[in-house]
Amino acid sequence: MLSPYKECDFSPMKESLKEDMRLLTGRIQKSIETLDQDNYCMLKEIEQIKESFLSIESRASTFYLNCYLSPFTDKYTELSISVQNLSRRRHGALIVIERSDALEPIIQTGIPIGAEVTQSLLESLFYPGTPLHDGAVLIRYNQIVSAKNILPLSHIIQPEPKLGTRHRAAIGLSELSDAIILVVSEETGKVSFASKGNLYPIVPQQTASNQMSV
Ligand SMILES: Nc1ncnc2c1ncn2[C@@H]1O[C@H](COP(=O)(O)OP(=O)(O)OP(=O)(O)O)[C@@H](O)[C@H]1O
Repeated sequence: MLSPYKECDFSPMKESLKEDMRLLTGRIQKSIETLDQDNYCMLKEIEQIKESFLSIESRASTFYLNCYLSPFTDKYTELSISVQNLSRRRHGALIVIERSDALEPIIQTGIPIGAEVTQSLLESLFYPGTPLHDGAVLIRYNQIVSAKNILPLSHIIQPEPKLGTRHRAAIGLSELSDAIILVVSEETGKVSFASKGNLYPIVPQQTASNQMSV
């Protein structure tokens, strides 16, 4: 397998983020200057600044995730649409994408599946109450290898908010391997991914293609 870092050229995205951050800095500076004006209400401005931050975060996380995954699977689109749908329905999910490190020695293997990754199969596997919905789905290249896998939990104490076991399992596997683990929270619908012991939010953005994006 190729290294994802060789595949991705981060510089155009970084340039574009720098430009957006400069614009945002200018905007915040202007807001500070107008703050002392009588009768000036900043609420609208704060809302717009928050939206700009979210847009920057959203674009960056989509870019990184795509870079990390695309050398190892052609199914980024299927994965992204599935997690958005699971998120909207508040169906909890844990999806492991294997990269260079073999995962079977690290995880407790569940039920073999051996089918091509499709949006409908992924969403069905996490349908609440169905026999395979608990645990993690393992994806290798373009195949769903297995479901109901048990991942090692992270024992590192995370700063608040306290994380439940689904999120700790995602972080735990990412501490021991180079896998990328997508998590959909059943409680909040929030989507995140774990990589190298960190959990990163994926901020949804309404796009025409309905793809996962920051
Ligand atoms: N070690 C593990 N390996 C794989 N899946 C796990 C593991 N631990 C928990 N899970 C999954 O997470 C579910 C429980 O999630 P829990 O509510 O404890 O965590 P959470 O991080 O708060 O997630 P959510 O935000 O979805 O509620 C279990 O039913 C199971 O499907």
